[in-house]
Amino acid sequence: MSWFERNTHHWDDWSLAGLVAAKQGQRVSLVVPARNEAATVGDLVSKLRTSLMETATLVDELVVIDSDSSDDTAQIASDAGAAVYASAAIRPDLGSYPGKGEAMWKSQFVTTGELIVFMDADLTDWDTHFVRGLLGPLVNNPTIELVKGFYRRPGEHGLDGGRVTELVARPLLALHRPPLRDLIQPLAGEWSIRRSLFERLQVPTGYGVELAALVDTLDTRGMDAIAQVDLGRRDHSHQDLFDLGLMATQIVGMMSRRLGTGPASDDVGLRQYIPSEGSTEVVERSVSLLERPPVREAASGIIA
Ligand SMILES: O=c1ccn([C@@H]2O[C@H](COP(=O)(O)OP(=O)(O)O[C@H]3O[C@H](CO)[C@@H](O)[C@H](O)[C@H]3O)[C@@H](O)[C@H]2O)c(=O)[nH]1
Ligand SMILES: O=C(O)[C@H](O)COP(=O)(O)O
Repeated sequence: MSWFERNTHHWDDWSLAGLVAAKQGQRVSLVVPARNEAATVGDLVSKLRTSLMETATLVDELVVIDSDSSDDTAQIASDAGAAVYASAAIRPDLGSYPGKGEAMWKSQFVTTGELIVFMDADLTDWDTHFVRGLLGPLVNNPTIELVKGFYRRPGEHGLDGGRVTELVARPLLALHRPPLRDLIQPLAGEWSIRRSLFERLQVPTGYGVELAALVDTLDTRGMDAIAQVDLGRRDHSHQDLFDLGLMATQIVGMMSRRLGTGPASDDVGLRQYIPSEGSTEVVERSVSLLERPPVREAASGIIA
């Protein structure tokens, strides 16, 4: 049987009651990194809280890491019932950097679960069964250490990924880590991991975090430590192409470093061009490739 056949599941493979019973003795931390997600974070938190902490007891703590938001994300998430921490205020002795990966890395200092589930805060089409699906393999199979969600996108897209997935992530995996081509949505923000693994991983502070976790898990634990789960339908808010250029640069930079060909500097100058009347505007944007060390090392004093 191939990896794909052995390790690809559907969220409905596990009943909620069965999962709650099977996870006895293990704590689950649900972590939502959020930057300016006032429009969606309240609904997300309250639905997750009601169905997975109050009606059922699958999740032990629901934590929103506020990633330098300038809107009411933190207040709304807190009113909806999440424990909210400002990323910059967690372990200030370790410094603070912008980015989603930074928020996820910092979450390790304020959560207690042996099992950590990540979800994006900008979901517009989703359901609470995502968490059940992402926990199924971790709770029931001790060899699985990281579980990646995959989903269908509504509309014309179907099983394709987003723009960065199709044009950057899949080509990089085809070239440099072919076993990971079996992952249907390698950039999905919905995934879960054992703390015992996450605390051993180096974490890019930006959008390289998802692909780095997959690559480093493959390299250190092998493909059989990874599973993927069909979560059904999912949609999210979309960034414009110019901003996805920053994400793509961080992902390519993360992979280059793992190939030993990355730039020495953590800061890359991405140049983009905007046509304006009679001329072309040159926009130079600084993109950070900074990575945090494994939390096990950071906790013992070796910091980025
Ligand atoms: O500096 C940031 C930027 C984003 N986010 C949050 O991270 C999540 C996903 O960010 P988003 O900008 O919506 O990413 P996408 O464009 O949706 O990118 C996809 O691809 C990325 C790269 O793999 C993943 O990190 C995302 O989870 C995945 O949805 C959202 O909750 C954001 O609020 C932060 O916490 N801090
Ligand atoms: O996942 C991706 O590839 C990027 O987040 C872009 O997604 P989108 O094309 O759906 O906006």
